[in-house]
Formats: sequence, structure tokens, C-alpha cells
Amino acid sequence: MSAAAGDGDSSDWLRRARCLRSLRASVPARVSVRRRQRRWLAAAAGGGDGAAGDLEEAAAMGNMPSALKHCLSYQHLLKEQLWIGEAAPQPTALQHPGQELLTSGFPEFVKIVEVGPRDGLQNEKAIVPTDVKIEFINRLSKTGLPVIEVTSFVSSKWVPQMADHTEVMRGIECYPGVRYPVLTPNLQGFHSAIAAGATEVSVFGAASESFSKMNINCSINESMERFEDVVKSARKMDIPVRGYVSCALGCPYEGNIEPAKVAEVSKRLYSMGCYEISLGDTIGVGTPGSMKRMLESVMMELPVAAIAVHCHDTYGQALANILTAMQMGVHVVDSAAAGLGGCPYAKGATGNVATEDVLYMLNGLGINTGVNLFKVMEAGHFICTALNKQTNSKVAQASFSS
Ligand SMILES: CC(C)(COP(=O)([O-])OP(=O)([O-])OC[C@H]1O[C@@H](n2cnc3c(N)ncnc32)[C@H](O)[C@@H]1OP(=O)([O-])[O-])[C@@H](O)C(=O)NCCC(=O)NCCSC(=O)C[C@@](C)(O)CC(=O)[O-]
Repeated sequence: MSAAAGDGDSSDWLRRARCLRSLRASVPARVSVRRRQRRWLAAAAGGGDGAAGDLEEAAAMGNMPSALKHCLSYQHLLKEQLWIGEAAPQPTALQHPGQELLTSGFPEFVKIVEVGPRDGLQNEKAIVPTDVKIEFINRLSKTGLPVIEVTSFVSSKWVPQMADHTEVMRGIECYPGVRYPVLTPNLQGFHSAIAAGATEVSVFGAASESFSKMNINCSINESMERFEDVVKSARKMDIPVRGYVSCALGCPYEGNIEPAKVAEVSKRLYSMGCYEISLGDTIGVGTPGSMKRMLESVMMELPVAAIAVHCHDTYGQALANILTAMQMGVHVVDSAAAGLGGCPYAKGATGNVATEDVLYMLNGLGINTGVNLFKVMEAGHFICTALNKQTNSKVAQASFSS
């Protein structure tokens, strides 16, 4: 757990800002928000002054402006701890006999692998200044995220956005308990990464021959030989290696990809020593149905504990796909703050699923992540402001823009 996770100050600030913004939108300028709020609450609660009594009772009466109702339901959400990443309330004796907990079948803890600084930024048209990347990563480090993928040691001719990999790796503050892997496609990238101070790397292959050729300029077989070299060197240095399989649910060049092919490539990566295999829906075309079929196939070859899902949200299916994967026991989820991202070799693919949206869903399910949603929202807000773009996170949009 990072040193600064769980600090409540900024959460309070955001809560208040959110509530006030929502109120301001519906109040004539000449009446102060606080006075109006006291009056509504007093009226809704049946008299008295601004103390207003029980908020929920007032909300139930239904005789108040929608902005205030929104605030009250927001209070209700807070009460249920959807926002703070703590365990949801346990079922009470009032629970209907035989009624199953919503969370049954889901893992108790989900590890979030934040890929925003790498997958998120690699596709930005304008080069993001190195100090902005470093500040973004430092902010993410204070959120409780256990893993933050920092950059990639690839050719700067191919991906100019990642050309400052060494400066980024050397510039970030490494928080205790947070891991900072980087992408390395071959031995050359591996050696550069280690020289820059990386202590964990990822190799990235694909279940599609065409994508492999476009992305890393070699066939699947050739890529496996390169990855073997990386894994062997890494093992000697006690460096953990993660493996990616792109196009697990579809390829921008070949269309459908057989689940058996995904399973085969995953097995090769796992057998050579990758401790975790991240299955990428690179172009975000998967559905819960195709996710289920693909995972069933991969799970015949790999233990579920070694499987991660990496969903892009092009068709709006990412959360549903993640939910499906979790129902099947997967407990490692890749995501990017503000839903940044895309792959330079997957035209039309939009960003990764937003970390904020994943956290909101997991908090609602009472699944622990150890990550502070508010702080991720702040980091997402920081990078979106720096890039002068709108967040892709629905949760951040709802919280900041209403
Ligand atoms: C893989 C390579 C490097 C092969 O590139 P290549 O051109 O085939 O390599 P080469 O071995 O023929 O060498 C050619 C030149 O590249 C240099 N080179 C060789 N290796 C490196 C290296 N590691 N770092 C820096 N430079 C390198 C090498 O030194 C040489 O330089 P030159 O002599 O011409 O000046 C190239 O194709 C490349 O960089 N591709 C970029 C791949 C990439 O970053 N894709 C995006 C990330 S993957 C992704 O986003 C998907 C994922 C993971 O998120 C999951 C999902 O969503 O599906």
C-alpha cells in the first residue's frame, strides 16, 4: 500500500465541491446557496431551520429541487461507502432468507494495474512533456494503486511518445509497496529498462499474426523467441516479467480471433516464465459472451490467478466484460485513469476502461482494491487538464461537470 493512500482531506473537498456545484446550477444568483439549501431542507423536513433533520426522510418526501435530491442521494452513496474503497456493509438480519449477496462469486480483492502513463499516453498526438508524465505518475502513486505501468522501452521511431522512457523512469518517485513495470519488446529494450532503474518488465505479444507484425515487426513465433531471451535474462536478475496477449477478443486486421489461439499464446508466455498474462481486448470489440468463451479456453491452460484482463472501451462493453471476468474468478484488472489510451497499431480503438469507473463499480460491489477513487479522479483531472482534453471516465464526468 502506498504511503499516502486513504487521506480523507481531498475527498471531503471533492464531496463538498460536487454538492455545491450541483446546488449552484439550480439556484438564482441573488440567493446564497447555503440559505437556499437550509430553506429546502427545512421545508422538506417539515419545519425548523437549517439543521433540517434527517436527510433521507426529506429526500423521501420528494418536494425539493432535483439538485438537492441529487446531493441527498449522493450522501446516501457516501453512507454506503461506494466512494472510499472500504468493504461494503455486511448483510443484516433483514436480508431476505435465501437471498444471495450481490458479491457472491466475485473475488474479495481485485488488483488494479494502472496503465495510463504508458498505454494512455503512448497514443497522444502531441508529445506530452516529461515533467507532466512524472507528475502524473507521482500523483497516481499516492492513490493506493499497487501497480503503475510507467513507460515502454521501444523504438522512438515507432512510438515517439515513449522516447523519454529513461527520463521518466529516473524522474518518478517510487513509493513503497507500489510496483512500476515497463514494456520491453526485446533484449535491447530490457537492458535499457534495467539501466534506467526498472525492477519489473512486461513483454507484449499478440494472438494475431497480422497485429504482431504491425506492432512489433515480427511473427508470433519470432516474438516468442525474443521474449524467451528477455525472460531468461530477467530471471537471472530476479526481475518479474508480465506477458500481454493483444487481440484476445478481436484484431483490427484479421477480425475474429479464435479463443484457442489466445490460449495457445498465453500458455507459451506463462510456460516461459511470465508470472501473469494480461489478455488485451485491444480494439474494445469484446462482449461478455466473447470474454466468457475466450476465458474458458485460456483457463484450460492457465490458473485463473495468473490471468488479468485489459479492456478497451470502444464499444462501451469494458465494464460488463470485466464483471464477466471477475465472475469467472479473475482478480487482476488493467485500466487507465481518465480512460486515456489506445494503441498506435489499432486504428479506431479508443481508450482503456477508466480506472475511476472500474473503482466505482468495484466499490459498489464491496470488492476491496485499496485504491482511493477521489485521488485517482484528481490524477485523471490533472492529466486531462495538461492534455487539454475531456476525461473519458463517466464517474469523473458526473462528478466534475454537472
Ligand atoms: C519492437 C520494435 C523495437 C522492433 O523494431 P524493429 O525495427 O523491427 O527492430 P530491429 O531489431 O530491426 O531494429 C531496428 C532499429 O530499432 C532499434 N530498436 C530495436 N529494439 C529497440 C528497443 N527496444 N528500443 C529502442 N530501439 C530499439 C534498433 O536499435 C534499430 O535502430 P537503428 O539501428 O535503426 O537506429 C519496434 O517494432 C517497436 O518499437 N514497436 C513499437 C511497439 C509498441 O510500443 N506498441 C505499442 C504497445 S503494445 C500495446 O499497446 C498493446 C497492449 C500491451 O497495451 C495490450 C493491448 O491493448 O492489447
